[in-house]
Amino acid sequence: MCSVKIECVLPENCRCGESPVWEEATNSLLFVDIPSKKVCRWDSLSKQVHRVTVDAPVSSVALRQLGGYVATVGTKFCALDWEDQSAIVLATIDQDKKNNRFNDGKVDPAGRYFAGTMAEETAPGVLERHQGSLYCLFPDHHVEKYFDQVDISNGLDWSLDHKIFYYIDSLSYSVDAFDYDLHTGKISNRRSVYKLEKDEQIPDGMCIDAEGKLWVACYNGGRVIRLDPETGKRLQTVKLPVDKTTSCCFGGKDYSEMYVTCARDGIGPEDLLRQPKAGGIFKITGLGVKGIPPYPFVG
Ligand SMILES: O=C(O)[C@H](O)[C@@H](O)[C@H](O)[C@H](O)CO
Ligand SMILES: [Zn+2]
Repeated sequence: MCSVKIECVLPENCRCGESPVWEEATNSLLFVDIPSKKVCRWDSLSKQVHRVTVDAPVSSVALRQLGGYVATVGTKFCALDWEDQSAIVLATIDQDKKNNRFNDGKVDPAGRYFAGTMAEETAPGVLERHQGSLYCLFPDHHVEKYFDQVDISNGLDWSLDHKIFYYIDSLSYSVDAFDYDLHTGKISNRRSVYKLEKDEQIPDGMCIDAEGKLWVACYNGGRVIRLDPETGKRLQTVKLPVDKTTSCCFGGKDYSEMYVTCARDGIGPEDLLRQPKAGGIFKITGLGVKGIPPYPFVG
């Protein structure tokens, strides 16, 4: 048995931390704070954080093969230049839905950037239903819409053989799978692979490990859970000292550590005394399983 250790490595007080991504080249963790409109990069060696502020809520960030990053900012797919702190718009979506913004996003194994939208919340979990869609930004910068009627677009990752796309619409309390065609980026045959139990609360961000099992951050559940998508069984629960765990990724040496983001917004003053590290970045070690490197956007 390995002993699991949980540590807050950065007391960032994120209002809504999300989209953790490990950048091996700089030994850094990238993440966003959505309502603060910030993309952050924490250097795990120097422990320094660099923050770039953009002009709208930023909901996901990903590596870019050309250098710099790509991010979903408001209703735009953008390219981020870290040195001059500029954001260039690559594509705009949901132009008919003024109250929408992007939410979680991730790059597929062929270098396409998948990201979904949602209506802006008036409070955590409170929003106009069915306003979101799932989109994909292709390397040539054209965008395709895959489906609509989404409440809170989240999750997302791909199976190790690239034949399955895993996805979460948070308010469905389900982790879903689609058949995936890596050559075209097309998805089909949606089904549920896991339904959350009541105390697991709301499924949010997700990542796959090197054994093909899924890790899901449970918003309000204060935990990450490890699922076997083939049997539909939960294999492990790791509880954190904060309730609003939002997303997770593997990083560190050989991707042997897990990083977890969380939110501070929506926690009352009394609860904050119980979870003073809410909004921090957490590192979990001793899981005994590794992750895989993130895919860069190739456009
Ligand atoms: O980051 C997200 O996925 C949403 O933007 C957040 O607002 C929360 O996770 C949501 O409130 C959970 O219900
Ligand atoms: Zn999320």
